[in-house]
Amino acid sequence: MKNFKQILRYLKPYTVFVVFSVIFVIFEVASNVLQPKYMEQIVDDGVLQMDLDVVFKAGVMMLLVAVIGGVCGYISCVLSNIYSQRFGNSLRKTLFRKIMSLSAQQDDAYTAGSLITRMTNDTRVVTEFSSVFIQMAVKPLMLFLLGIIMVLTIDPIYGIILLVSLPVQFLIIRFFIKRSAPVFATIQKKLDRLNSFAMHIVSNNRLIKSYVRENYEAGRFDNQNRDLTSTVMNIQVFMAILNPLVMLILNTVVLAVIFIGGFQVEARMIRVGSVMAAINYSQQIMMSMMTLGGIFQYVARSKVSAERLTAVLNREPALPSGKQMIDRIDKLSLSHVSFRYPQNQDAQRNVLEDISLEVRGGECIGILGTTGSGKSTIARLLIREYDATDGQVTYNGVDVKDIDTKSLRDQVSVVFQNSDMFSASLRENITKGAVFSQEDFDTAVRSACVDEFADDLRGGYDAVISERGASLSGGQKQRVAIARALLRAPQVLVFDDCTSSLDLETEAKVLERIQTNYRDKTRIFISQRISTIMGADRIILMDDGRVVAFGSHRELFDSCELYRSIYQTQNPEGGDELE
Ligand SMILES: Nc1ncnc2c1ncn2[C@@H]1O[C@H](COP(=O)(O)OP(=O)(O)OP(=O)(O)O)[C@@H](O)[C@H]1O
Repeated sequence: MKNFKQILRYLKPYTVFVVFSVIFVIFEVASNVLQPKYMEQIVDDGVLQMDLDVVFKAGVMMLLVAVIGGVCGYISCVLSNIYSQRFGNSLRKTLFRKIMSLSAQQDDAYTAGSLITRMTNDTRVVTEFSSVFIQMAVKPLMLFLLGIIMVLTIDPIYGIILLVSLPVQFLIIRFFIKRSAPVFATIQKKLDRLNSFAMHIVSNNRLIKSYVRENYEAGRFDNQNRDLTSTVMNIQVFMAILNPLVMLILNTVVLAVIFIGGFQVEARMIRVGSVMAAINYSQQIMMSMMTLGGIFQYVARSKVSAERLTAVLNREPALPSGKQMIDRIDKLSLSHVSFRYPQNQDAQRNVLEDISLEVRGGECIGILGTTGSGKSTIARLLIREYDATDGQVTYNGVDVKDIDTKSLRDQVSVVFQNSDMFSASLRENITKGAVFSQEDFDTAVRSACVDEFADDLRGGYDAVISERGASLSGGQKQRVAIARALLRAPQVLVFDDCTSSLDLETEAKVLERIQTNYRDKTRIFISQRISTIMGADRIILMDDGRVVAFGSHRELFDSCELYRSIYQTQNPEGGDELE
């Protein structure tokens, strides 16, 4: 219930709409309750007394009240739709911002499919609940209570019939709700799983096709889809029994009222119109109870959704941003940094072990190491995607945890090996978020050699890049990502294996241009290829999460056996000598 209350707080700004929606529904209920009374009058004082004047006047009044009730019902519905849509809008917006604010570490805890299901399906469920609440809870509750009062005013004997039938109806509805509530939670989970799976398949469509796994994946999808469908169907089949059961009780009640009413009419204890009114009110009462039962289904479903929404909304940022702003970086350092990924806390070894490193502003550093040695992890710690498990990452001597995250990422850019593209034009893909002049733009695209292929695209820089950069080659995507980072002109540029898909000639050109055009920036090149990093002022050689050696290309070649052997492997011709 706590989760429910928290979600309903987003409804607060629309209280006026809620209040007016309730007021109009009160008028609608009043109209519904008055109508059997007019009917009673028409039958008893009009038809039975052969007084057409009464029939006409009461008929007109009945019609008028029905029209007013209908209009009020309509306005109430419109108002509840307005507030529920606005409520849904604000909930989705807040959730989206929250998801955006989660760190990489927290992202790992939820699949993309699960987050999307929460943002779409779960918000829809609670939004719908807020909209139907008045129609399915407030209105039937009032009809129920007023109906009972009206029946009792006609003749308390009918109260006895309700006294027997209502608890039976209540117990049946409760039984159905109790059985169905856990199934709704299961359905939500299965939907989550199916969404995640579908997203995974759609985004890896090419890979699946290239390995001719379409049928296999379609089979897996079918299994999950069938599982979801059968769960939904089973519960619907089960719930379908509820309606006829309630109708059975309802008709029994009507029969009982007719039966007792018949005797009373014969004994001249009551008039026919009153019996008809009692039948009407009994139907109203029973139907209201049924509708109230329906709202409990909504409550059960919304409770599950509210829990799933608050689970994300209440996630405090695992890495709360610091406050200190930075606009210059004169020194960055890692001091005795060890790290293991949060989801691998029980792993035997750290991914990084006791790394210490100091880089001055404007320096060029190369990080060389075998695959899985922890090079990219260093890059991730530099932009604070994760916090070091032990030790400290500092900029200008300030702990990265104390620095404003946005300001940090404005000053430190990492280009990863597989950079994602936006579904936008080539120009937008490069300029995203940057403040730049035409000269900056030209320098960035020339340095990254984007200009070499941009003109060949249909539309040039205005050519639209398809989703995830599917219309570009791997090397082209890497060049766009490099240009994007260069244009933002941060103080520290980290190139994490992002020239791996370029041919050697283009790579050499890109490296040389970056070294020339961005020499005032701190540059960190990460690679497994010596050719990429050997122009750096200093090179760190990593193996198995540790720094094995540190020095210039010349120093490492002369003093480090491992470095020399990597060099010789990558330069089989003339590898014994340093070029
Ligand atoms: N998000 C993650 N969660 C858990 N473990 C991870 C994660 N990312 C990387 N690892 C593990 O951390 C270790 C170091 O990975 P990292 O990507 O830093 O290596 P790398 O030196 O950059 O490798 P490569 O040159 O192949 O890119 C690897 O054993 C990898 O399996």
